[in-house]
Amino acid sequence: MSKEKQRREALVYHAKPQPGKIKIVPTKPYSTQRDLALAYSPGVAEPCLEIAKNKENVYKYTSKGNLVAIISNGTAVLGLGNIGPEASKPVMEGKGLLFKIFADIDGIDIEVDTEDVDKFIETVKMIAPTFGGINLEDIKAPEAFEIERRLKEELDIPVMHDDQHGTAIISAAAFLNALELAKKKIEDVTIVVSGAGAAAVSCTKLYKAFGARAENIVMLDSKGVIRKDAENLSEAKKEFATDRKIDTLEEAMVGADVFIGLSIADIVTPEMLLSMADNPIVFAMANPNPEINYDLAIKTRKDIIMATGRSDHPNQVNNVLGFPFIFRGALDVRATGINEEMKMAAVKALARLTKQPVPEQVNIAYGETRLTFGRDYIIPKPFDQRLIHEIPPAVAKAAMDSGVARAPIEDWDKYREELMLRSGNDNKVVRLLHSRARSNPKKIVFAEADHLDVLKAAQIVYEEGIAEPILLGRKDIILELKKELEFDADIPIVDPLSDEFDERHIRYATKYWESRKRKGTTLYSAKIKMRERNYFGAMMVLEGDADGMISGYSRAYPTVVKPILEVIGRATGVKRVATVNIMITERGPLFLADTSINIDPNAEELADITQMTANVATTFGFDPVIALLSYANFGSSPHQNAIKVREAVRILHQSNQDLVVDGEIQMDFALNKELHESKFPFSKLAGRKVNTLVFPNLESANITYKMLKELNKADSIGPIMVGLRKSVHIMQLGASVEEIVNMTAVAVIDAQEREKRKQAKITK
Ligand SMILES: NC(=O)C1=CN([C@@H]2O[C@H](COP(=O)(O)OP(=O)(O)OC[C@H]3O[C@@H](n4cnc5c(N)ncnc54)[C@H](OP(=O)(O)O)[C@@H]3O)[C@@H](O)[C@H]2O)C=CC1
Ligand SMILES: CC(=O)C(=O)O
Ligand SMILES: [Mg+2]
Repeated sequence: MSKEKQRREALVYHAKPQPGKIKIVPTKPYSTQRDLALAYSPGVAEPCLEIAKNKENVYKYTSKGNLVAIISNGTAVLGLGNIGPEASKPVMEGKGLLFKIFADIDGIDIEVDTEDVDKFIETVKMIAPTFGGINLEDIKAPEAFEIERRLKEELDIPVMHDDQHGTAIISAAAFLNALELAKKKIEDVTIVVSGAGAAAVSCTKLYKAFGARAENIVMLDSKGVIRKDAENLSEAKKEFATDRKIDTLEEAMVGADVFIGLSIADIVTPEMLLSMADNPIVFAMANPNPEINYDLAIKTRKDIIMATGRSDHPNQVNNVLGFPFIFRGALDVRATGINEEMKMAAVKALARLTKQPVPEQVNIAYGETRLTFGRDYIIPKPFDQRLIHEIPPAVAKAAMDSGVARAPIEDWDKYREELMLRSGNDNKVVRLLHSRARSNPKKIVFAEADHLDVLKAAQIVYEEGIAEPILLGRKDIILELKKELEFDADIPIVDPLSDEFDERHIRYATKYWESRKRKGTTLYSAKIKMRERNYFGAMMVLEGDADGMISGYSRAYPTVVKPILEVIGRATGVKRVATVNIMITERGPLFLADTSINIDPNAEELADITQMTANVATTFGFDPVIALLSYANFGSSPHQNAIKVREAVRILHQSNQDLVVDGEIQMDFALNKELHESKFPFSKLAGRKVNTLVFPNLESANITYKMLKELNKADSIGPIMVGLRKSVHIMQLGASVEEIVNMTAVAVIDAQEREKRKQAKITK
């Protein structure tokens, strides 16, 4: 994507549909007069009085314990410099978003309009009673050092300047791992640090704590190498001033083992890299642009171990890996501060985690086949679910061991389980879906490309590398809409009504007629049919001119299903097709079936649908835990509808003993783990979190998914068609651009899976 396009996209992202990235949502009921009397006057007086009696009760009755202030004065915003408090707000809101999605912490951004250290400290102290923790952000050095030191001394809640310690923790973990790969010892390596600000000083101090030697370090600020013979050095810079009689970065880099960049973009040249020692470790962490471009660095030195602060390259060394999890651990034991022991514990936990086998979901999320500890993987990825499981407990334990925890954890298993639940509601399925599609994009026909939303979706998938679209529809309209969308990429356009495609028309019509000539189709009617987009598009897929197709945006579902079934038909050995919807809910993703095709399946059909749904869940990286739903529980009703579901479960238990499936079961027992376990301890689902729901008939499935979608505002992916001979998927009438994009990713993944199976057969 061009820089200009990226700029525009970033601005639209922040402006629409409502300005900003954060909003506040109530956590208590508020619909009745009774609710309001509790939420506000008179009921609210009771917790006020309890807190007045004992301040600690504020943690019991308010959101303080999970609320972190992200405070900046805008004096060192990323590597953009002193751009002021208002201009820092998008970054602070961004940190709030990351606190929420990674660690379920409510982060509120506060921008303070002062560069005066005393006034800043006073302001933070005065608002501190509101918060469980204070994350100081993007405040320039040397003021940042004094601000943090004094606030830590004067407040009894965790205070951390993230640019100092978050960065130090993450980079130290990556550094220790990189040294291991380079087979070098921290005591021996020579280190060049570009930058002498908040981040650089704190990182270098931590490396010293891990054994780096002062005489091996050269630090530079905006004026060049910081030398002992310089005048007016700040205390922080004095600690790292060198005896060496050198002045420039170029001189410092000769023979160096390590470069740490926490300064500004593009100050390191390929020549400087070439002058470094063997297996150089280069962490160019300035944001948004590193001290040297990643690709240039990799091209320059094959033996480099390279990291940046950016998410678009391997080895993202960015404090996003730290602050959500460090604060989570500190808040959960109500620590009075974040001390050295807690930081060290976080470093070790991060370094250790990198060397553990990487879960498949992380590979899928990043479009990798097999991430393993090595030059391109020296630090975990931010979307690694294990971070929330591993880092906060390590931090919490260190807080307890070092005596700063006011609410020690007693049951670690329960704590870990709570941590897992905290990460359940983000939209990782969508992420998985897109990354997986991007790993091997396929040619997808957009059968209704002459509709603005469909074309917009095609543009997004093209630009994001999710698919190679083929635009099917009226050519003149598509060209006009493309202009409107500034979609100038050269993409194939196929107009079934145009003469250009006569050869294909005849070929497709003949093929279609051959397969249906004994079912009343004439060659003439076949030719007429090929002028219809769904017949033509489906034939493109059948004939291998495309890998998949999506349609259904502008017509009712049954009208689109008919041609698809006629042309594509069922896969070999499959008795019926069905559809699955993935609902992104607060409790995590739920796979629902059959939402669109089989009106009243019998027991055997229900068993088939269940098995196909389980396969879909597995494809997306989830272990299916399946409830077969009914209005009754395990034999409680003699009615044939309940018996049908019971029989389907029996068939499944017999045919696939590894499948985690049970029923018949009511919805509340299926979704409520505790309820389920207490009443039906014998069930295969007892003690497990159900993620797949198979309904007894189409009505119940379809009504449920639409209700979830509308009332809960749950995002839905699907309906995903299963059982067809090719990757063809039909959206619901009027699907949104986002839904079309997701469906395209589904079609791509489906095509990838088919290709894999085909190749596996050939190699057999
Ligand atoms: N990847 C990550 O997780 C993180 C990255 N960072 C990045 O680190 C950088 C610094 O942030 P922070 O420490 O908070 O900011 P500060 O303002 O505290 O420090 C900036 C430092 O960079 C120095 N500097 C400026 N120009 C040059 C130059 N040409 N050569 C060498 N040093 C130079 C300044 O020198 P002087 O002292 O003379 O003014 C100062 O010491 C930013 O780019 C930021 O995005 C920060 C935190 C986390
Ligand atoms: C990542 C970060 O905090 C910074 O660049 O300032
Ligand atoms: Mg920062």
